Amino acid sequence: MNKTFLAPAKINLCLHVVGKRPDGYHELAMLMQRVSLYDTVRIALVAEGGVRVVCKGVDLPPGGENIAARAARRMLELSGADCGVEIVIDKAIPVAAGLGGGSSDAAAVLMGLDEMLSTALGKERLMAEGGKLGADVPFFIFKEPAWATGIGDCLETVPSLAPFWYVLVNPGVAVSTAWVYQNLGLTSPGTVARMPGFLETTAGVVRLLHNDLEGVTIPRYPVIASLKERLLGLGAAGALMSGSGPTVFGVFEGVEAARAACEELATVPGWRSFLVRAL
Ligand SMILES: C[C@](O)(CO)[C@H](O)COP(=O)(O)OP(=O)(O)OC[C@H]1O[C@@H](n2ccc(N)nc2=O)[C@H](O)[C@@H]1O
Ligand SMILES: Nc1ncnc2c1ncn2[C@@H]1O[C@H](COP(=O)(O)OP(=O)(O)OP(=O)(O)O)[C@@H](O)[C@H]1O
Repeated sequence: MNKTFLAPAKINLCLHVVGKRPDGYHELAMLMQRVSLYDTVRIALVAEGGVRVVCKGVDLPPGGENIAARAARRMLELSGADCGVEIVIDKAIPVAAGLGGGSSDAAAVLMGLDEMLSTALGKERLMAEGGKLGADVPFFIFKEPAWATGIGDCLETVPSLAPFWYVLVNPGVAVSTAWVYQNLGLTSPGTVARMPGFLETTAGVVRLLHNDLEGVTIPRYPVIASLKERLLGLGAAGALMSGSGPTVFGVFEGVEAARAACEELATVPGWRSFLVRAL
């Protein structure tokens, strides 16, 4: 049996660091949204035991295990199934980009194998299993725009978030999330941000745009500040770095201006741009 699943990217419309736990993880308050840029994850159940993953379209740095393989191994364990799993991932989401690509692949494998192996674990349990693989994974199983607290794994639905167009621009450098958090000096206890209201209008969302991690990533990669400037110059109502970076998104009300900006930024050597819609 084999099936294909789409694994979308995410952006963080705001990311406030509100504390640090004894284990080194940071407590956050974030607004997260999935967007229409997808990895394609093909999963096959095969007779030969074990898990094999092939990633097409990108060279993942050697040494680390693919997070999708860890997800599959866990599902085999939980199901007790007497088979193996082969996964082929077509990467469209830039890697180590602040777009949650690996986490989304892992979530797709958890949900996909839950269906294919008939484990019927349910959303809550799958989110809990996802949280053991990475802080962003539960969000991709939650599948709705979310107000995320805890380490990013306590999720509440955000009502009435307008479906904007976004232009994502990636400057072609890879940023390590662990490095960013390690270099975040928490000088004072963060203020506990609350779920924002007024999300139906562009102005409301633009007012919200804020990412505490920019303070670490931008000084190391100043190109991110240029990306923001370029997006604003091309008509974005607001622009922000997503997650730990370096990808920047611009918020657009109309698709025409967004498409024009996306095409213009794609001409810059080394940059990749994507016109996406909020999911
Ligand atoms: C930047 C974001 O993408 C925003 O959505 C997430 O906070 C990162 O989520 P993620 O990549 O799934 O994170 P994990 O794979 O669990 O952890 C990567 C590294 O980031 C750090 N980390 C992650 C999440 C968090 N709330 N605090 C942290 O300090 C951890 O030290 C870890 O070494
Ligand atoms: N399936 C995968 N796709 C992408 N990266 C993977 C995958 N499996 C393991 N990795 C490793 O995970 C690291 C982070 O990749 P990813 O693309 O998920 O980062 P990110 O978008 O910055 O994530 P986040 O926004 O959650 O911090 C990469 O350096 C890569 O080596």
